Amino acid sequence: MSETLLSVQDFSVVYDVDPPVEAVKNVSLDLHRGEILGLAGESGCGKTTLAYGIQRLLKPPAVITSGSVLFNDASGEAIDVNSLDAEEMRRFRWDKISMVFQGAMNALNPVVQIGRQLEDVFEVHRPEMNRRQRLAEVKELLELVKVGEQRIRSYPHELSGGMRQRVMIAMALALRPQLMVMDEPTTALDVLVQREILRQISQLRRQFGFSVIFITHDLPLLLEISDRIAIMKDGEIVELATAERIWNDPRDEYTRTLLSSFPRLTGEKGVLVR
Ligand SMILES: Nc1ncnc2c1ncn2[C@@H]1O[C@H](COP(=O)(O)OP(=O)(O)OP(=O)(O)O)[C@@H](O)[C@H]1O
Repeated sequence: MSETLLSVQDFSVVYDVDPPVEAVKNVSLDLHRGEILGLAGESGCGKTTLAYGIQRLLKPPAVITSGSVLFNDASGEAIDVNSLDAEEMRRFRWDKISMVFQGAMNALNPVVQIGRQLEDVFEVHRPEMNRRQRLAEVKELLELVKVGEQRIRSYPHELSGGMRQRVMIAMALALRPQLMVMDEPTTALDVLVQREILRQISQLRRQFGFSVIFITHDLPLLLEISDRIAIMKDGEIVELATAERIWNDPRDEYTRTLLSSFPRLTGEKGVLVR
């Protein structure tokens, strides 16, 4: 099995507005199987556009102007993401890649029990499963993300923000994807809850072997959770290295500027959750 899960080559995205915005410029990167890759950079540098673009989730006026995305499936098949038709792409997105959006916890349906919402994922994407199998999976998922199966009949408003975000992570985990893309998944939560959830994500990816692309402008947080970090500036990746290297020996001028803009990095480094 290839050690590279996802290979992005020369990827560019332009927002076709007046004047056009070159949001992502000739980005190339390899994502290793099982790694957490942090994508850092200040607001507007193109993180979200890149992450959405490689899953072809962008809508007009966004135009992908160059690049290829190759997904080395666990089955051994190499999937050229650009060649998938709409239906294949829909399936690919659920089966191989899942996404946790910023503020996703507010995307839960307020009038449907969380267990039911998780069950729906299996009903739609695993129609061969019967009710008993679905319920067993849902309970296991709720245990895995430490919500607890006893909450299966809870409504979203009965849970804290952190718990709701864990439910969203359970949903993203449901079909056992090989890649999870997380866009500021914990930004709205308080620091302790955030840390607990990060610890959990790190542990789950060890258990299941999926890779994570973790997007945030919070570089200190990325230093704690990521194996490698890509620093983006104005649509380009200016530096990509292990978290240790970025922290101890940043080579790019902009990386140094970014590091120095976080006062909490100038003191003691937090406990690594990896
Ligand atoms: N629909 C759009 N139309 C025009 N320009 C856009 C559109 N969406 C994003 N952009 C521009 O593309 C650039 C990259 O935006 P993007 O949202 O990818 O950055 P980001 O790093 O994810 O920022 P943030 O951390 O604030 O989410 C920015 O200059 C932004 O203004």
